[in-house]
Amino acid sequence: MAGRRVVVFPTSVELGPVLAHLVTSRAEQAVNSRGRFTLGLSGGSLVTMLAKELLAVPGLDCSKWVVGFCDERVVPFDNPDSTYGLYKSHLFSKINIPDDAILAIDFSLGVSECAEDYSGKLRKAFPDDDIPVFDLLLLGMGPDGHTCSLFPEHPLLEESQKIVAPISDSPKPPPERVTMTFPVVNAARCATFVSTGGSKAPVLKEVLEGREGPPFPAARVHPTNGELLWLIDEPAAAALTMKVERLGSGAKL
Ligand SMILES: O=C1O[C@H](COP(=O)(O)O)[C@@H](O)[C@H](O)[C@H]1O
Repeated sequence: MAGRRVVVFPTSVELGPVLAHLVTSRAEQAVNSRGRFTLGLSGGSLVTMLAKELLAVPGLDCSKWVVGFCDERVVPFDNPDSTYGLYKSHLFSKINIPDDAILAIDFSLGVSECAEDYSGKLRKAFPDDDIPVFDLLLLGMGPDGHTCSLFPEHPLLEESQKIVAPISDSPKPPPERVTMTFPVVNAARCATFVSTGGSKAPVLKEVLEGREGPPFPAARVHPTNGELLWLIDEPAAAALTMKVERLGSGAKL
């Protein structure tokens, strides 16, 4: 594990451009060393922030990107809950990423088959890896401490064989989802959480500073050979007593 950085920005306004710079600089490094950039996206509040910030990057070139989803809701792409659907309208339709470089689920399948099918797509995209190694995973965390669709006290937290798992009892709607499992999350070269807003403050304290009892799912993200970054704003950081880095919009990570 290369260590954890917890970086606090005054608001999401300062955080946004730093996130965009992180993505584009990691993309450039990855393309220069391996010929492509593999990015895993989460849904929720990340979608609109990321889309807005990336679209503001002059000359953004996504022609060598391969994009997967850290988790996805098993609903049609035109359903407002579809993470792919949101990224398609806010981002993919506006950048030069080839359609076949977006590893989307097949929502027409049942949830178990959908997870197997998506797992197959990841394996095909990462033929040289026993466990797919993404250059960058962008993760969110819910106020209950979940990340991807890995929820507190759910048996999927212990999944060690599958790289993608189905879940049909998600406590957060919609109930049917597919999710990367911890083996994939913790194989990434860099896992970056983006967490903003005061609703995240109580759980963020327990995730970053520890708690009695089992760790929250978000606290179980520790890439084995990669970096772990937490990009948060002051409202989310309000309860922290640990030492953090405080940076502004011009920072480069
Ligand atoms: O349901 C989900 O929630 C998490 C957290 O979302 P947020 O809106 O609280 O930031 C998200 O990371 C995940 O991809 C999504 O499916």
